Amino acid sequence: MTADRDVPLAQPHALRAAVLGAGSWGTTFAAVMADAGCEVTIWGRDEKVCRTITEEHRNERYVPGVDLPAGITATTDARAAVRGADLVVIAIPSQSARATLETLRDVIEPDAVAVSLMKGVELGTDRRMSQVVAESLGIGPERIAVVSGPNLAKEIAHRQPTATVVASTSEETAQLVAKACASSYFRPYTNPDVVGVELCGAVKNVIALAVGISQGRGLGYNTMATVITRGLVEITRLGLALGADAETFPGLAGMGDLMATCASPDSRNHTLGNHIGRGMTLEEAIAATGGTAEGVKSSRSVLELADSLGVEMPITHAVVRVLHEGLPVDDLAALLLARPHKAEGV
Ligand SMILES: NC(=O)C1=CN([C@@H]2O[C@H](COP(=O)(O)OP(=O)(O)OC[C@H]3O[C@@H](n4cnc5c(N)ncnc54)[C@H](O)[C@@H]3O)[C@@H](O)[C@H]2O)C=CC1
Ligand SMILES: O=C(CO)COP(=O)(O)O
Repeated sequence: MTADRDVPLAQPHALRAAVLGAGSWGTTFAAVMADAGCEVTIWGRDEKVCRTITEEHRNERYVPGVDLPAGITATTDARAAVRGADLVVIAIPSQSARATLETLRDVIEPDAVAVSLMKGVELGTDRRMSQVVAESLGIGPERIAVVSGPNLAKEIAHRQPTATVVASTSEETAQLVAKACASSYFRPYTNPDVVGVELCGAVKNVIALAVGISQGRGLGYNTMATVITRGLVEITRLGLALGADAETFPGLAGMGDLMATCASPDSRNHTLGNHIGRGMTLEEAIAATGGTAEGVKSSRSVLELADSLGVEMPITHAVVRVLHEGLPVDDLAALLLARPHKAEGV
């Protein structure tokens, strides 16, 4: 039995955390950890963003209208942020993780834990983010945790309640990270199934693109429910082929995140899909959406991973064809529905 486990609310801890990424989720998760009692330093690339986080406790560019906890500081010096940190939290776009982390390999503390907040699969290697973290920082899986769940940054920045999953092969590491982010509005559950939790986070973005495209085309709730439900089936199929635990998929990181991302107009993946459905080109849709819509690139790496394992992922395939191979959006539904008859199920 390895489904999401309950974690008691933590007492404040004086853990030191470095958060890599001053974007919407990095800044918001930094606030979550500060509210849970951690000392938090954010690394960002933009001098002005870092200065306003430290001096004005605001990040108007990525989390507008939110007062951040006063103790959070930010720096453009990633090595200084990581030195001495108990937790190194990574919240940058998946495709830039390897290059960024390789430069920090020699400064991460020998017993520090790395925490991936990223929801993507690396192009070219088809690696999950915890694998990229292990390879680029040169650390073992027992020092890595993944945080994934129905966690739209904008809602959490306003301290709206939600839950999440902290996955690690080490229960001790999962508990440490869970305690470092537990608060009255943010409820972590632990789960040893790193593969399943990570795949759920990456592939739900691709499914949200499909839902967005359908909605942009004017299709309704039956279509949305069909894409979400069959999307979960294909996520599960890929996960099981990679050795994930079947119980992860109906949990918070699976169905939970799929629902949040596919339903919310704040989701960048959903929004970008919607723009495509309304007739924008991919370049126009990326520009109109802003922020990181991981599913655009990860759709290709997820499909490659599935193909290498002989796993069928028709929705992911259709998204790749529309975004990257010029398939007209009007042909998407037909591509999905004109498949040969099969029984329902995984
Ligand atoms: N925003 C959200 O609600 C959530 C996001 N995530 C995941 O967190 C990760 C980060 O997403 P967001 O913070 O939302 O993105 P964002 O677009 O808001 O911010 C991205 C940050 O990464 C930096 N960045 C961009 N390119 C970079 C590069 N080449 N090298 C180093 N840094 C770079 C940017 O300067 C910015 O600080 C993604 O994997 C996303 O899927 C996960 C859960 C919730
Ligand atoms: O992962 C998320 C919610 O859990 C955020 O989704 P988007 O990246 O599509 O905004």
